[in-house]
Parts: sequence; structure tokens; C-alpha cells
Amino acid sequence: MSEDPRETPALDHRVPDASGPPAVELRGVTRTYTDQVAVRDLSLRVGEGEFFSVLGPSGSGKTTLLRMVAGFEDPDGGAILLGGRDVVGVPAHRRDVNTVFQSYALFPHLSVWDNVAYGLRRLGLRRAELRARVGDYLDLVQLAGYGRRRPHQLSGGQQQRVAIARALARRPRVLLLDEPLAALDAQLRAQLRVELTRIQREVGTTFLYVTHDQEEALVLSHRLAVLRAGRVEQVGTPADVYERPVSRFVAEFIRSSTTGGSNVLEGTVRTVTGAGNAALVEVSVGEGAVLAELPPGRALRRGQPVAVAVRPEKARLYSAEDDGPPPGWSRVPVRPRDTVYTGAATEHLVEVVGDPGATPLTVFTQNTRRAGETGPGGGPVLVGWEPRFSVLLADEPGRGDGGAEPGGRARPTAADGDPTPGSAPTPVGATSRADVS
Ligand SMILES: Nc1ncnc2c1ncn2[C@@H]1O[C@H](COP(=O)(O)OP(=O)(O)OP(=O)(O)O)[C@@H](O)[C@H]1O
Repeated sequence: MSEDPRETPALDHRVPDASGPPAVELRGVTRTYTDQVAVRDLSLRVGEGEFFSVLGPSGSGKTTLLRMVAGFEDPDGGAILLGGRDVVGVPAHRRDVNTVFQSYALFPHLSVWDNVAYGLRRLGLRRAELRARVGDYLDLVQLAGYGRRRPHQLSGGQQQRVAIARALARRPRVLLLDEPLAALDAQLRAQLRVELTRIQREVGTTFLYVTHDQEEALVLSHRLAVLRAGRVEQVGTPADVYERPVSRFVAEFIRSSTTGGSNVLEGTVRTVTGAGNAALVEVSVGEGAVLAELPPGRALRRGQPVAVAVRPEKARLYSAEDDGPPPGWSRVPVRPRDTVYTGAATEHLVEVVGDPGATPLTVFTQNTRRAGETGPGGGPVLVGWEPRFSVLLADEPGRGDGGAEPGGRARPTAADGDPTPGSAPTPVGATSRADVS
């Protein structure tokens, strides 16, 4: 990190400069451990002042990525730039970054005040300046009255706040955070999430935040990258990755604690109608039809197997006495399998009629009635949703025409107008961006 004690107000950290180079950039970075590729040809740009999360399941390479940015590990290939400067080979203590670890890593024999002051001593600040800066950062993390305590006299959440104050007090260009809330209980985690958001917005420092907790990443981040087996699967805002996942992996991995992951329905293309932004694809699923907007540049053929995702809170249930979904909506006949009362909502598990092998769908309904009161019409017989809530998932390696990704299924469903399984799919539908190939 730079040894530049600037005479700026304590919390006037860095003014995020979106016009300059990214705060962090990885270009084609690879890191291999003996026979294990932890990070594979990975490229990523994190803007100045962003709260950027790296989210992925265990073993997807998150910590390895962070450790390479910190300078604790070297990549086998590729470039890592901080503020536009390649730092590969630059030792950790000379990089303009600081790290907050899951384990806090405070000095147990030092007071809270001395822990925060520790990293500042080498900056050559005047005594009054140093005192003011430590005070400001303890204020920032709302521990102003705790300076004399030792770490063991603090709760886990308070210890992590000290670690954050210590890391920020040196005013690094980038703060790296490696699962900093993982050791805390659920309630403290939720509190500290709010705190972290406030702190980041207040100081404006770029945060690069590693977590395996989907909700944490959604709540905290301006943008996030979803990692899968050492590669970036998708980068986007929380709403992008939640509402418009690019793959089955992201659709299923990005889960909300209330509604879980996306439903993924597999079927075959029946028709493509309309053109341009109005192009719609109709997919046969069981005895029903799913309608989805066709993404730009995507070409489909009649009979082509495709997967469509829809979030459980976006779908609606209809009983035999209801009118059913309005025309132009997806319409899938179902039979009830289970319901789970979760307080504010009820989770309905329903089976797709005509596709016994399909994973049951989950639909959430708000509990606007009292528990035990049933609505008119008994159990659900149809599920429906608007086409804009359908996400046509990209073909994945091993999927596509007749293929299947590991764990997935690929088989044509019996539906109106589908070609005979095994016959060559025929082009259907409209032209323009909805072109069929
Ligand atoms: N020092 C090491 N030696 C050998 N293999 C390693 C080493 N560190 C990581 N790996 C392997 O590299 C892969 C990525 O590990 P990494 O710790 O970066 O993943 P992660 O996404 O942070 O996982 P977690 O959420 O469990 O911490 C894993 O398969 C892991 O076993």
C-alpha cells in the first residue's frame, strides 16, 4: 500500500473516479495447485468505489482469486492490475490493498485503539493526526467508547468492526474482505450487513468481497461475479443475476432465503412468433406451454430442447374454479404435491402434468388469509406467469440438441407439433433477432 499520509479529512478516502482505470482488473488469470486448477483464465473489472462481490460455491476459487489480488499468491499466468498498474510480483505489503479475514486476525495483547493504530504507525503520521485518525475510524464502525478494551472483551461482531476499522484506517485503494461475516450468528450477520453497506457508502473505498452466501452478495453489492469451477459464469447487478440468470447454474445457485432458487422447466421449442423486441418463443412443457421473450441474437429451431427458468414468487396458482392465466401467459397444468406454511407465505410444491420426470415446481403465495382458511376452488390445477418472467437459459456444454448437462435431462416432451424424437429439428417462427437457424 502507498505510504502517503495525505492531509485530507479522515473519511474523505478516495473520491471514486469512474473515468479512470478500474480499481481492480484481472486479465486471463490462472492459478493451479499441483493437479487442481483453482482459477481458470479469469477476467474481471471492478470499478473505483464499487462494492463488488465474488460469489460461488465451495471450491469455486473465490479465496484464491482474493489472495492473488492481495499478493499472498502469484498467478501462473495473466495480469492483475490495481488502478491500472500490473502488480504481479509486487509483494503484498507494497500493494495498495488491505484485507479483512473471517477470523478477524486482531492482536489479542493490544487494545482496540492500538489494534487500529498499529497499521498507521509506519505511515509517519504526527501524534495528533494518528490519534484523530484512529478516533475517526472507531467512530465509523461505532466503537468510539471501546478503545481501551482488548479483543477478548468484545463480541464477535465488534471484533470484526475493529478489523474493518484497522484495515480502512490506512486508506487503501481496495479493501479485500474474505467471508468476513461467516463466523457470526444469523442475527449479527444481518446487522453487520447493514453496517458494511453504510461504511462502504460513507468511505467510498472499493470493496472486493468474497462470500458463498447468495443473499449477502445480493444485499451488499453494487455488482457481483458468480464463480463456477474457477471461471466467471455471470457478472451483473444483483437484479441482473437474480432476474436474468444466464445459465441453469446461476438460476439454481442464486437463491433467496425466502423463496429458494429458480424453477427450471425443460421442454422443446414449439413456435417463435413476432419479431425484434416482441419475439416470443413458445415451449412445450408437459401438457402446457411456457412463453418466453427471445433474447437478442438467439436462434432456435422447432423441436430444440431448451430450459426456461422462473422464480417461485413470479408464478401464480389457479384452481379449477378460477378463470386461469390470461391469454398470452405461460400456462402449465399441474397437480398439488405439498404445501409448506412459512408464516408470511405458503410454499406450494406442484407436479407438472404430462412430465412425470420433471422436478416439481415451487410457487410462493402471500398468506393474505388466516392459516387454515382455504381459498375458493381447492387445490391448484394450473400455474401461470407473464412471458417477461420467463428466462430462456443459454445452451450449456453437453446440452442443446439432444444433449444434457451433467445432472440435467434432455429428452423431447410429447407435445403438439413436436417433431418425432430423433428427427431433424425444423426452423420455425419469425425473423430478425428471433431468427431461427
Ligand atoms: N493451497 C492449496 N493447495 C492445493 N489446492 C488448493 C489450495 N488452495 C486451494 N486449493 C484448491 O483450489 C480450489 C479453489 O479453492 P478456493 O479456496 O479458492 O475456493 P473457495 O471458492 O474460496 O472455497 P471455500 O468457499 O470453500 O473457501 C479448491 O478445489 C481447493 O481445494
